Amino acid sequence: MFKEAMYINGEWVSASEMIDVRNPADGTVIGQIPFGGEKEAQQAVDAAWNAFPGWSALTADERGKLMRRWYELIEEHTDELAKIMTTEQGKPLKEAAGEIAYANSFIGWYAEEGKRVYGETIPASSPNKRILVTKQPVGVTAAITPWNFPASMVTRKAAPALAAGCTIVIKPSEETPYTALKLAELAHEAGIPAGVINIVTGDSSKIGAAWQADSRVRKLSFTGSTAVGKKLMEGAAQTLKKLSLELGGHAPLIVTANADLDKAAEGVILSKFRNAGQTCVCTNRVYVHESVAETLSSKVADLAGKLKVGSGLEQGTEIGPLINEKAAQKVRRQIEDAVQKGGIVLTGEQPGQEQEGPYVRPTVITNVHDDMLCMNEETFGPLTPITTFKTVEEAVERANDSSYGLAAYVFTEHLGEAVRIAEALEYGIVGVNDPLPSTAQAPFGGFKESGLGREGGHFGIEEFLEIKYISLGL
Ligand SMILES: NC(=O)c1ccc[n+]([C@@H]2O[C@H](COP(=O)([O-])OP(=O)(O)OC[C@H]3O[C@@H](n4cnc5c(N)ncnc54)[C@H](O)[C@@H]3O)[C@@H](O)[C@H]2O)c1
Ligand SMILES: O=C[C@H](O)CS(=O)(=O)O
Repeated sequence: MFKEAMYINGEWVSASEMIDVRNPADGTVIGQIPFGGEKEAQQAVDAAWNAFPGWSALTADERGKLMRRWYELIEEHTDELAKIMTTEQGKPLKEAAGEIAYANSFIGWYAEEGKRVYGETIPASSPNKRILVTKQPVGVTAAITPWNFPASMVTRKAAPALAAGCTIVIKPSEETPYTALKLAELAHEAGIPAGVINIVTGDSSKIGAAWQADSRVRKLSFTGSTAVGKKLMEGAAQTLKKLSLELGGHAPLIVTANADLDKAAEGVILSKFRNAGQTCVCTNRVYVHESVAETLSSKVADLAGKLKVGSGLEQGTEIGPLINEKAAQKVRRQIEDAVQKGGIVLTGEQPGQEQEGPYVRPTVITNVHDDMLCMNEETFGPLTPITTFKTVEEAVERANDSSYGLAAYVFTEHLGEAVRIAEALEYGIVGVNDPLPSTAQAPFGGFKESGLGREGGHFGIEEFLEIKYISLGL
């Protein structure tokens, strides 16, 4: 089931050292991957460099056809890909299959979008000149991706890159390499030429450093924590690479007095507990108007308490294990801190109670205050802190008081209030009565320290293009 090799220049390559990959559900070793480093990183760039002229010389239509075939093979192998993902990442099988479809939607979207990379002509100020503006692929690109979405974080970069005519070297997370390797296997089967896509596994620092220093790599696209993103931004400056950074989040969710409370409670559950709370756009903080706080909180606690916790491979599981014990302990530390500061646990884990390793029960805490860890630090787990507000202005001010600016949510049935709040929130993505805004045709990305650039939609392909203007002297 697991490809235990790197994919470089159309070949499956090993390394002298191998490292274990574990199943988060029980900590067992499910396989190994090569512990590649600088040499393999270099070989991958060599392959991408040599493949670039041929790939970029194809028409967008020819590239689109190969991408379409890749899309069809991924669709045919959804069950196998989902099983691989759940085994290495832990999310419930149903969610894994959903992610495969989401990941594939980027390939489907960009297989077509590549044909719409339009230029323009500009009226020249001189009668003897003509100005043509064209766009061309940046060249060899590098992508470094996280463990929480092992498929979609890869295709959200590879799809626009390939459609634009770029080639790509990818380093998936060492926690979840097998999904990316399977995607590469299917790309190979689809006929995408050797060197166009390359997957290197292993020493993230050495591989990252090699790609940052290599002037042939013209673009670095990273998804992961803000801390690592800042390091990579520094490194990319060595050769002034184009940069896309999709980083951490700390999403506020505002429920006004005009909200439909059933819709809002359902929205909290969907936005908070997807992937056991391990998404960059998960609700991290709930702000509810004081007049409806008690009703909203009990609805959320009631729904959260019914969520089934277990192994992602078990039928009916809704909340899988967190990626590892360390991640679970971080969530438990936030729960403990909140309770010590007066928080009230309505459902879920009480400090001091029996803990179940990486399985954290969906937890809802009220009587929350802004000085608690969970209101300031990305949780990345199934914890919902609920705090109250008196005025919408206060809620927006507190929601914006963060170094993050990725996603935010507002629930209200009052249109004017919805528009005013959405416009005032300093976030790149705002869900108005919509807890699941992410989609291939829209620009995904954040303000402030949540990142640079956008992925998805026509914005996403621009990140892999250079603009050239040709001045014709007549
Ligand atoms: N904005 C988004 O779209 C988005 C999506 C998913 C996850 N995230 C963020 O990612 C974080 C969780 O994912 P994670 O734990 O994998 O993040 P991480 O930053 O620890 O790791 C992300 C990737 O970077 C690699 N990496 C780590 N240190 C590196 C270095 N020095 N040089 C090169 N590569 C290095 C890792 O091996 C992994 O492949 C959270 O903060 C989450 O918010 C953001
Ligand atoms: O964790 C980050 C992902 O980008 C979340 S989503 O699946 O794109 O919403």
